[in-house]
Amino acid sequence: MKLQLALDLVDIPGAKALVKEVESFIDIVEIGTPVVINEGLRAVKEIKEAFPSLTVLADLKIMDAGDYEVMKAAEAGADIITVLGASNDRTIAGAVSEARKTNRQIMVDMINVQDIETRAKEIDALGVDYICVHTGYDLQAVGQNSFADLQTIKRVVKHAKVAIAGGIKLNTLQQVIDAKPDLIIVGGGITGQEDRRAAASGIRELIAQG
Ligand SMILES: O=C([C@H](O)CO)[C@H](O)[C@H](O)COP(=O)(O)O
Repeated sequence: MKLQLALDLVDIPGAKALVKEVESFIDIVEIGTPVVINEGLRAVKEIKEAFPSLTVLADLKIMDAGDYEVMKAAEAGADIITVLGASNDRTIAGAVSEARKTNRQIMVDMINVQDIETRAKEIDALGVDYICVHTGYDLQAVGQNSFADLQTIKRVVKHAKVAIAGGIKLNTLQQVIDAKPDLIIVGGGITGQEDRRAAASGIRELIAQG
């Protein structure tokens, strides 16, 4: 089980400082959608250059032009790029095919997909690397989470790795771990804590205990 740190509400210097603090506890660093909106793919490039041994995920949430946008993210140094599950199969297939050219990986974000079971089966057949259930900020704000959706994709996804994101904190982590995803994505559960190193270390320890 791997741990991905999501960086959403920082600029490039802030991202570098944060990664430096928790680097030893994480496997993947995510350059979040708000960071890409504010800073562009330069944020991906600078983090990859500063932390070459970390896997860098560009959370582009691609909805169209999958091949072109994956190509640009790969040029910036992204190892994994996100595409939306709500996008057309052609977009996802184009993203996968482009990623294969440069040995990159595609994560499909199932945010706001209504029929998770049907769509996850379709997407799994397209050869993506990860399928991620995700409750975004707007639905976290009204108390939703993706714990039940994680059980669903664990049951139906046969090829891709499965991941979960959205509001995961130390006190809700155990029920996520119990479902045995391949990857757990944590943003505010680390970045929003007073002692970020302690939060990352605690999360890593719990994951290691399984
Ligand atoms: O993808 C995300 C969100 O849509 C904002 O871009 C976050 O990275 C993801 O939700 C993880 O962050 P937390 O919910 O703060 O754990």
